Amino acid sequence: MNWDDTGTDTGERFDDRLVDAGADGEDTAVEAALRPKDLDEFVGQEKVREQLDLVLKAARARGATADHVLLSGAPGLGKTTLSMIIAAEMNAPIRITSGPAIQHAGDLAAILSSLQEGEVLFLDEIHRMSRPAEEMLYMAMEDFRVDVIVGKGPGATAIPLELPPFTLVGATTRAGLLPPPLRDRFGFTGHMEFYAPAELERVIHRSARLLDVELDAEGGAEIAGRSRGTPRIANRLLRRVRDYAQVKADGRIDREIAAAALGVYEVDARGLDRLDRAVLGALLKLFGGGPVGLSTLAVAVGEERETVEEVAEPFLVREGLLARTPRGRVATPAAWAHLGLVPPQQGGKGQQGLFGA
Ligand SMILES: Nc1ncnc2c1ncn2[C@@H]1O[C@H](COP(=O)(O)OP(=O)(O)OP(=O)(O)O)[C@@H](O)[C@H]1O
Repeated sequence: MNWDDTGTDTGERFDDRLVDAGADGEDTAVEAALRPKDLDEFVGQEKVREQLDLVLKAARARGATADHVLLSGAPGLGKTTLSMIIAAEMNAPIRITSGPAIQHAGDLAAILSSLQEGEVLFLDEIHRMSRPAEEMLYMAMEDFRVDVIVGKGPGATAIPLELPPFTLVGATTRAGLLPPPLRDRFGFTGHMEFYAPAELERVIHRSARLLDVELDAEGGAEIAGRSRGTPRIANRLLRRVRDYAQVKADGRIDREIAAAALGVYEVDARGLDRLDRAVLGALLKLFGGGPVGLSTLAVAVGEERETVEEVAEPFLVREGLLARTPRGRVATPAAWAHLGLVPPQQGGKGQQGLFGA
């Protein structure tokens, strides 16, 4: 069971979300073309950029391999892009892999032993690596050496293998999940923040130029405001708006076209999509704004607990529309305003908002 804005069961699922910050197949192909190639082109993240610039310049001046770098932050904020920039700035090749792809220490040994001197190894979702691989990584990061275990049981022997110096760039959405011994082995940790609307506008205008799309300032602002602080979402919305502009108009994007296009895709002025609004709508209309338990809320929107908790809530909390309290989920005054409803304590109209529609 699913609900639309008016609390009606639509029977649809909420997959394939346009505002999902994770990559999909289409993203990865277009993203390659839209990726900034150096630190100057990389928009925003001033602090991380400035610090990283120093780390890389100093390493270059010493003729040394750059220190290991840990990048933390939500999906789609530019961790992969930054790792590629690190490699480019160090004039080094890059190898890209991810924690879930390395389940055995042997997988990691095979990658490490084939690295060239100075190569950048980008390990996405580093917090999802297996324990034995993680322990092998400690020694590799610190001493550029691994012990390869040959054989099994009492006859097993450890053969030390020297590695060329390399730079590990680890990326994680949850730096807090990394065991301290791993975290401590990074020489530099950069935390990526969500982007301000003005920064997203710069990302969008840059992408529009690369995609050869005519976009005016107001159109850019309209898309930026719905992009949830995330460049990946901004680029995806731009592409959908471009489709609309081509089919319904003359290809040019202004505020009106951007708003109409994103209306078609049900991404509202604040970047909420149908799932977000369904969660918020249920909380307001069925439970008077809460507090209500997560499980009850999930049943009300016909979704898994995890989907509500991990997919919808983080953005609603970040936007100040929903609060997680010990007594349950509670809507904020901004949530009532956003859905155009009146809180029940403010008079009779609220009851209409609560149980009507
Ligand atoms: N600072 C930036 N300036 C311009 N474009 C950016 C910036 N950061 C990210 N992008 C664009 O956003 C898209 C997603 O970036 P990227 O793949 O680096 O994110 P990510 O943090 O690695 O995501 P994930 O963790 O999901 O892999 C790319 O198309 C990239 O071009």
